[in-house]
Amino acid sequence: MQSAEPEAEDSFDFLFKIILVGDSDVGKTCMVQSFKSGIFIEKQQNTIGVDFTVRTLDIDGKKVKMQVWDTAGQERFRTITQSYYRSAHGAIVAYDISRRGTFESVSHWIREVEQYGAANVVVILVGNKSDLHAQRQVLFEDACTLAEKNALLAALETSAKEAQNIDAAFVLMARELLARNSLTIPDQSSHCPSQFTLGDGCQPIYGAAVPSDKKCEC
Ligand SMILES: Nc1nc2c(ncn2[C@@H]2O[C@H](COP(=O)(O)OP(=O)(O)OP(=O)(O)O)[C@@H](O)[C@H]2O)c(=O)[nH]1
Repeated sequence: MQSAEPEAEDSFDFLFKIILVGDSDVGKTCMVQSFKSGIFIEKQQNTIGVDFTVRTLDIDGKKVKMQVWDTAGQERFRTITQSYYRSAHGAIVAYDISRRGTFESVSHWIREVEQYGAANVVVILVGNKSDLHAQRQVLFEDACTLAEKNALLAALETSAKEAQNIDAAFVLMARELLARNSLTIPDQSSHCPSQFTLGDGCQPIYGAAVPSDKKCEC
């Protein structure tokens, strides 16, 4: 479990904190590993508390540092993980397309984000393990409906195993946060402060460019 803030690294224009939540074993840690290194590592242990990973993306010439907080899905860590919601600019709510129960938990996770997170946190719904075609228990259409009902930014399906759509999810999040941030901080050339705050009154921007046929433009 990581208790301290990650150390600053290199220069960047924007820093966004993203929290990854969802039931245990939906593949959150594998998604983060895939985002960080592009490889799939069969994980043996469940996450204890919270771990973080950092990767800097180049978005339209801007260095956007994504600080990703991977939370434990197990109930017994709930109190610890709740304390990490507040500072997150974005949240990825993940479920496993091959386990219906994990999708039924999504409403719970959205409520957690609403209750413990910042007012304007950007939320994306991600159905992981899209490679498990034969075991599918959740239709993508159902995920889109749920995302729309809850005014989420988007719904996507990913496979950490096949590195499918993982980067797309984070790039979509980065673009949205960048767009909102651009509305509130005119001078983007400055070093981004870690206390960046989302502007009030910004509307979700749907339909940002994502190289995938598995994105729902709600
Ligand atoms: N087929 C397939 N298996 C995956 C995928 N992503 C993760 N897994 C497997 O799912 C299991 C759980 O993955 P984790 O990343 O540990 O899940 P988690 O959500 O971080 O679990 P907690 O730490 O308990 O919250 C592991 O056996 C992974 O190998 C995927 O995209 N496809």
